[in-house]
Amino acid sequence: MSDYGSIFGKWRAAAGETWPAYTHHAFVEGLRDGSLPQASFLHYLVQDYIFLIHFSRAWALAVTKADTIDEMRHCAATVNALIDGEMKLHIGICAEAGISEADLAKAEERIENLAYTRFVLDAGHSGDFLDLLAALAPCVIGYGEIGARLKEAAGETPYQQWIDTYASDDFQEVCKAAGALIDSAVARRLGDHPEDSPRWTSLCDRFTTATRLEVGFWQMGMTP
Ligand SMILES: Cc1ncc(C[n+]2csc(CCO)c2C)c(N)n1
Repeated sequence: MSDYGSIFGKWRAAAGETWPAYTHHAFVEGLRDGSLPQASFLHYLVQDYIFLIHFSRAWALAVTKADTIDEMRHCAATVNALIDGEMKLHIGICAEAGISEADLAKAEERIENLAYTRFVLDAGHSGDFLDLLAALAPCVIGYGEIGARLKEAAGETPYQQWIDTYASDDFQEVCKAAGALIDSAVARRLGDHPEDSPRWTSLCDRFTTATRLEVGFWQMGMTP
């Protein structure tokens, strides 16, 4: 069982080498030791601002796919946290670098960004709540793992504010709550032995594909 729930731990194991390719990507190591060029970081942040708009839409879609009030409450709160919390980090850091909110709004979306966000939205449109959660999980919990590791291992880096955001107690709680949501949503729909369900392989595949798309997103960040 991982810190972020039992189903997440199984999906992560099923992703094999794709998972560390995401959480230990060269972009992440550049954040950790400060060697990432600022141009790459700002380019990533501008793209991530667009990414978060589509992720807010995906969590809003999850509200409509939920089965219980508790599930709805979790997803609706995530929409709010994204729009009023995480996106402000991006707006704040970009403003310091002379990139205005108007600049963010008119930035051109890169195809790696388009592929990832529309894959997640399609998981929700063509599938059910579990399909959507499997596609969303690498994003939320992956950044939790990265933040927790970088907090311990970071050198002198200009990217400390980014690391602090994802290493914070508040964000770690968000990740644990997402893990608990996944565990209860899976148990409710697939019972106590979800690995025996005919749906298990396709849920693992959705998780692994979203993880591959996270790798692609870091790679995009390194080529402004
Ligand atoms: C490419 C990319 N992947 C993951 C995150 C992190 N993230 C995105 S939405 C969210 C909260 C709820 O889903 C979190 C933590 C990001 N910013 N950019």
